[in-house]
Amino acid sequence: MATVAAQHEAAVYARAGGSNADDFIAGSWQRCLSDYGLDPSQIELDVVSRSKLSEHRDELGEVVSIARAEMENLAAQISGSGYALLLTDAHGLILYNRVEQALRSSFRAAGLWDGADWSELRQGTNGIGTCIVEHRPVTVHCADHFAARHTDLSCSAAPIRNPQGQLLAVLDASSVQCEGTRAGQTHTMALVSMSARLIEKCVFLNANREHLVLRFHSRPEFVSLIHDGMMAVGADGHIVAADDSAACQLGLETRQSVVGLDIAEVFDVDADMLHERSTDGSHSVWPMHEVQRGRRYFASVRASGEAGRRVTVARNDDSALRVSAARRHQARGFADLCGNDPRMAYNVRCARRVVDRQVQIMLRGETGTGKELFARAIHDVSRRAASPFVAVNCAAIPESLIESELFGYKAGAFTGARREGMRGKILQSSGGTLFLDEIGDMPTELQTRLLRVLEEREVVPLGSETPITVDLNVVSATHADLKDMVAAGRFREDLYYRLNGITLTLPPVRERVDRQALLGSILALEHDGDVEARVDEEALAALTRYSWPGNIRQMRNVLRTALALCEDYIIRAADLPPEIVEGPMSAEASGHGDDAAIAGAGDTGPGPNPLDSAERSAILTALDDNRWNITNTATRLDMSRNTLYRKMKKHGIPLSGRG
Ligand SMILES: Nc1ncnc2c1ncn2[C@@H]1O[C@H](COP(=O)(O)OP(=O)(O)OP(=O)(O)O)[C@@H](O)[C@H]1O
Repeated sequence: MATVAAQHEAAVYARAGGSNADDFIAGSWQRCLSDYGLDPSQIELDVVSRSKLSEHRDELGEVVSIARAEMENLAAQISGSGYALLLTDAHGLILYNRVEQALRSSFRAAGLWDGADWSELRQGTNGIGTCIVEHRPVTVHCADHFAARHTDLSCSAAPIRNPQGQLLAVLDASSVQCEGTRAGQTHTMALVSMSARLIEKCVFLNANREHLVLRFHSRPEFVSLIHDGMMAVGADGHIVAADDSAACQLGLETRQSVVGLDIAEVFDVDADMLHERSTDGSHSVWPMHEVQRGRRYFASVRASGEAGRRVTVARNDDSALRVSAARRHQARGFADLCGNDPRMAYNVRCARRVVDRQVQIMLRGETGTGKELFARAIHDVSRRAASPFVAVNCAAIPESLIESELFGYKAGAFTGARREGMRGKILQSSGGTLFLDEIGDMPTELQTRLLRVLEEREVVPLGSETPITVDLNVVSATHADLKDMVAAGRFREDLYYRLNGITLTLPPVRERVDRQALLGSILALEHDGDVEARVDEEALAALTRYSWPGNIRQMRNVLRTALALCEDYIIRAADLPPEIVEGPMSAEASGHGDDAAIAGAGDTGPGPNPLDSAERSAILTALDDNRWNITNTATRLDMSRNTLYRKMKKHGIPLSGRG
């Protein structure tokens, strides 16, 4: 064994010395020797703790669940071949393995196991680590490995990239028995690369669920398959992201070269046409032409907000609400936020229309109605999505610190200041979105400074005299009536109008008609198990009729506790606090409209009066369609204004949905 290791070592030194650009293995050995100072006979395994491992998994979020699903498919194709499938993060840390039961101990002994660090820096030349450095699919076969201890392995790895082309993760197929030649691994490499591309496609679609996604290919039968080009297009027609296949189809060097262009500059289509196609329900493929050279392509378009929602909420015989396994994901984007509540749908529509048009959005709503999440969704659909979203809660920071938090300070600006100074939140958000929560709590003198920054687009950190240019976009939020505060002289009128291009009012949960969808969305956020989670009929009835004074935040806390308490991931009434099971019904749920009406005709049994529910829904939809104009809504519903007012009162609908 010692001789084999010594021979390997000698081979490493010889080949590394003569490395040329075509020999990526020699190039990697050279790095191992000169850059990382590694010794081929002294490589140790490096494994992180379980808690660190779960932090790394959390960082990749839904990419892990998408990849796991695809790894199951791939495992079925290569079963019995002796290969393990591994998913690592962008640094080479193994997050998840898919190994046949009988082979588990040999893979574990080889270090191909969850938590092990396979970066080139730690393990020398290897499939995973070298794929990360090369940023392309590679096979590292047997004696290609730098470390003598790894020369029994054969690894084929391919990168998984995000919609901007940056490395997110690596998919690898490894064997612990060295057989055949590197060329013999071509088949494995092809399968791994194909799976990595499929995962990238899903990641792209999910990351762009708020945008239209145009898929195209020069052959109609290839549209919506693995080799088609994908472009995400914002509501205003600008290209937000493109994948490598799109660049390749168009003969471009990089995918980034089309990002930011209007889709009409690339193809003979425009945003309106795409919207129309995306909603005509036919999902058809149609011809279009590239503008510059007139080349013909075939395309289809996916509507924004469609697909990508992997959480399924469904009624069935034995359970009222179910959330499929291992689908925890952060609620992001409008599709996750609004269910089918007409006032939320109105808010989403308005936000989509004004985003990127320099209209400042002010969100109103009781505490816990989801204002921050809504602000984040606005950011995520905007052209600023790739830049930071920075949230500042003016009520949570002591008054004396708001100024330095927001505007930053120069080194040594005041006693206790950090030596290196601090970039304030305004500068941190430059190019992205600054979310000012509880703006009503901002001290008056800072209101004046903020107004100046908004007007002049420059910020002067504390202790400095040099203004710094900022690209500022503010979304603000308040639970207070700022108009009253303006009238009382506690909020500057000019700042109020500067921030309030449009006010969107988020309804409290007790007035929302999509409570069941909301419960499903929260459950999906909170549930992290490998099995399906369910809420039974009785618990669901209690959860939907409760008046939720603490809104979504309270709902989330109750479900989190219930999930921890319940048996077999089934939430029953006994898992809920008594005030929810026995508590007073909300006005809506006590017979004036509720999700049950939306849940479908199959929904029988005790519950709200379906006629009342239908009437309330019809009124809300008509109000929404008529922008809450009472005269037009009454005309549309063929009733007098007085009758409409009376019915709105009866159903607990406020006079203005817009605040
Ligand atoms: N549609 C949703 N689905 C799941 N969870 C949600 C949804 N909307 C909000 N939440 C959750 O509810 C909680 C409260 O939301 P958020 O902080 O956005 O509310 P807020 O109105 O900004 O509250 P506050 O006024 O107290 O700052 C958060 O934990 C958030 O993740």
